[in-house]
Amino acid sequence: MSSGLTEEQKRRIEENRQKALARRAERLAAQRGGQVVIAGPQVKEQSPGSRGDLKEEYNHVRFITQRQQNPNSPAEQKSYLQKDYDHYTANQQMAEMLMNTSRPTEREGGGGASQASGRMQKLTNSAGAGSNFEAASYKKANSVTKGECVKYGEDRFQVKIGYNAELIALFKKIPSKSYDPAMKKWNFSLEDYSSFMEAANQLSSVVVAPLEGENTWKKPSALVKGRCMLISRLRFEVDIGYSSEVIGVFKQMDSRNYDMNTRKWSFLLEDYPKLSEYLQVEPLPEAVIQTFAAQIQRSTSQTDIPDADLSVVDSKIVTSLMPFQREGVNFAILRNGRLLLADDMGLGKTIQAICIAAYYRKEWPLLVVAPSSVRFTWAEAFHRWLPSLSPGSTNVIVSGKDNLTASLINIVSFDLLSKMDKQLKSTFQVVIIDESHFLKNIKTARCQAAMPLLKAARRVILLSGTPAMSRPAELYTQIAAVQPAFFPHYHSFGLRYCDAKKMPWGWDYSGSSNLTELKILLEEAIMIRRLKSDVLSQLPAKQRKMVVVAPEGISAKSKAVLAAEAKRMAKGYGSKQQEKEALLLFYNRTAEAKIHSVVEYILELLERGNDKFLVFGHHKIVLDAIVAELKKKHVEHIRIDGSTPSAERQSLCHKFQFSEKQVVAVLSLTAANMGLTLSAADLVVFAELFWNPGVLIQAEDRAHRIGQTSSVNVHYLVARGTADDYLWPMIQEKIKVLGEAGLSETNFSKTAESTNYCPKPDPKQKTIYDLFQRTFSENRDDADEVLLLEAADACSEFDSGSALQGTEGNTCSVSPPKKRRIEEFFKSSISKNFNLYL
Ligand SMILES: Nc1ncnc2c1ncn2[C@@H]1O[C@H](COP(=O)(O)OP(=O)(O)OP(=O)(O)O)[C@@H](O)[C@H]1O
Repeated sequence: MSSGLTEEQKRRIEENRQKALARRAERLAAQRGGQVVIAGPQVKEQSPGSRGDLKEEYNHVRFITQRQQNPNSPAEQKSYLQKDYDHYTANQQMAEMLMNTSRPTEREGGGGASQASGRMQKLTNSAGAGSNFEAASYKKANSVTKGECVKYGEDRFQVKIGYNAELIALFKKIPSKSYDPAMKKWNFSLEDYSSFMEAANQLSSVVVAPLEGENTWKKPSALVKGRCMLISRLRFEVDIGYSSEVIGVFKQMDSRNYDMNTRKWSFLLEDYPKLSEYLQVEPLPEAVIQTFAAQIQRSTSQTDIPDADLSVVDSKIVTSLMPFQREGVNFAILRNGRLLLADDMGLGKTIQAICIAAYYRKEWPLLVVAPSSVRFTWAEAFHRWLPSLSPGSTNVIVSGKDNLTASLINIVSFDLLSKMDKQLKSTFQVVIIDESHFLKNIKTARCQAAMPLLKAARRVILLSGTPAMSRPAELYTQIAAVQPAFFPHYHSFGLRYCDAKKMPWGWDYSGSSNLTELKILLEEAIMIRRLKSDVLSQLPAKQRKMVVVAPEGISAKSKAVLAAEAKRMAKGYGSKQQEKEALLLFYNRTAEAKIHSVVEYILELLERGNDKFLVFGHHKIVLDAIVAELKKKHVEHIRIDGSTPSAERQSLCHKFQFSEKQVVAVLSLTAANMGLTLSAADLVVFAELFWNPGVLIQAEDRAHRIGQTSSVNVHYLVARGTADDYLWPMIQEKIKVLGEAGLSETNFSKTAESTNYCPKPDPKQKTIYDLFQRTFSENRDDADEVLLLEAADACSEFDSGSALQGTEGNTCSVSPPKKRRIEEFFKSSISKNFNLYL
């Protein structure tokens, strides 16, 4: 019966019907996208009817897109392909969820059908697009049938495979098909081999290995852009535009894996040579290929780090290493002494570096480059951990005129290094760079001075808890120092990992890209990094460190004043009151002398990215100087001292605890050492010492208290030639006594690098030490202690140390009652018989 419609009308109606169906399929897919989740059980929850509808609708979509293409026009074919893909994008998530989790069937099927040539297209249109889509849509993950092509006679081939409906449908479309009833197998002419393989590659539920000796891989007909990236120690990923030919090849790789979330294919590294030859994509960088050569060549790669034989190193340091520190040393030795040791702050990078360097002792002299504030701490640490060193074996460079190779161990600051260009011609085989991120800017003088040294050295031990603070570009120099051959040119590193962009003014390397690969590369070949949380069980609750600040930080005038005070004290005083006054004055002068070094150290801590820390000081001038510097640098801070009203303290603590920004808490040792919770910090810095260790420990406990989840690092800043020379050993002695009596778990002697700090037993110093002992350590009761603290407070309120000599001429004044109390204290304390108080 005729419908009475013209052919053109029928065609339009059919076209509109198909379009409507396609839209409906899209709508449905979008609606159901939220309901259906990857594997079988959820799919089963749908009614059979709804499944059928969906299948049908998908088929219609595919059918339309296939019919619309004009195979004679390559341009149109391309735009059609794109349309086809775009059209599917809305449904993609849904479709992929419905399909085998590791196969991008929809993209393969749709695109493949439109890209294939004549004979091939016929096959995919019928088998690849229609029936396979239905079947695959409801397959469970892993239900892939595997088989292989084998020769059948001279000019035919056969497919050895189990039953698979999709494949049978495909077989039936092959023009040269023939069924061998004896073998119960289909066979085909070799003429149909490539079109069969191409069609079979598009089936989601089938993997067919090619004929032996037949290379079915041809380079993709069009250039497909993409790049290879490392995604683990064993696998790489190919990020590539869609191409059915490429996908066909991917599916032949045994190690293939398709990630449904990222929609990317990945393979074992051993497949890299084969795939990289075939694909015209950005390859893995040479550094990655070198580093993972074992995995690429399928030879076994080392996963466990072997225990190094440390019998050549002083047993003291070897036996002191914590297990994770020993691992760090092993890592370094496995990498021939070239590494970036990037452990979190306070995990003992110094002890590890010394042990690694000592392993290569035959290659010394050793050069240590460190921030100026910690040069002397390094010298102390060497003598502490390597008792076999003779006393003169460390040479701390203090001026550009010093000899850089004068001793076995030479320690220089970054800035002095850059001023010693003439001497830099002599090379060192073993170099330690402390805080190696100081070299992050290739243009700086310090970096330009250090890099040639590092490239020439056999062993390079870089130490930094924060190797890069904001972008991968900051890592370049450190990587180049450890492995100069990895990225000989900054630009190639920038392109790969810094998302380098060409700008009108030049290249911008401030971005980041391929960070997973960078991380794996660093961990495999360059860096070892442990966070405190990783090794917390091995750490003590508190890690104390004595930092010997640089003497240049103390002006010549201050040194002279301190020396004069020390001389006066050594001569002895007439009365006990005069002795005490002299000591408090000495203590006061020490504060003045240290200010510069203290501020420098705090700025270095900030530069290293320490977000929150506490700084304790006693004297007002010290606290003022720190706060002034923080203000200048626009660093958020709180200050709690004796003048802070009680009502305000809580809100200041709250600000410190909960602010997300970098905040420094500047605290008075005597006015803020109790009752405050500042556990958001895990670093406590003592700008000044105090004779009463109880005060120090209470101050430490502002951070080390309930709420603290980390090990607390404590840095005591001490300066030679000052009251610290006497206070430090005195504090240790007191703590030792308490520890022996079971009254304190704290043992400063064991936890801080102090062995060489104690003043030499010369008679003059002995007298002063005794004086300190008598004044600050002798028996006294609580009330006396409070008065002594008040006296010290009073001293701190003056810009010069004459608090007890009257207020005239001083900018700050002590209230008359307080002054009276202090004076009374000095008079009365002489005759008292003190009790032990700590
Ligand atoms: N195995 C150990 N035995 C005893 N003390 C140790 C050990 N490891 C580290 N320490 C002590 O812990 C403190 C912190 O160590 P160190 O200064 O080396 O840490 P770091 O990682 O270099 O920290 P930063 O990044 O702040 O420089 C030091 O006082 C050090 O002596």
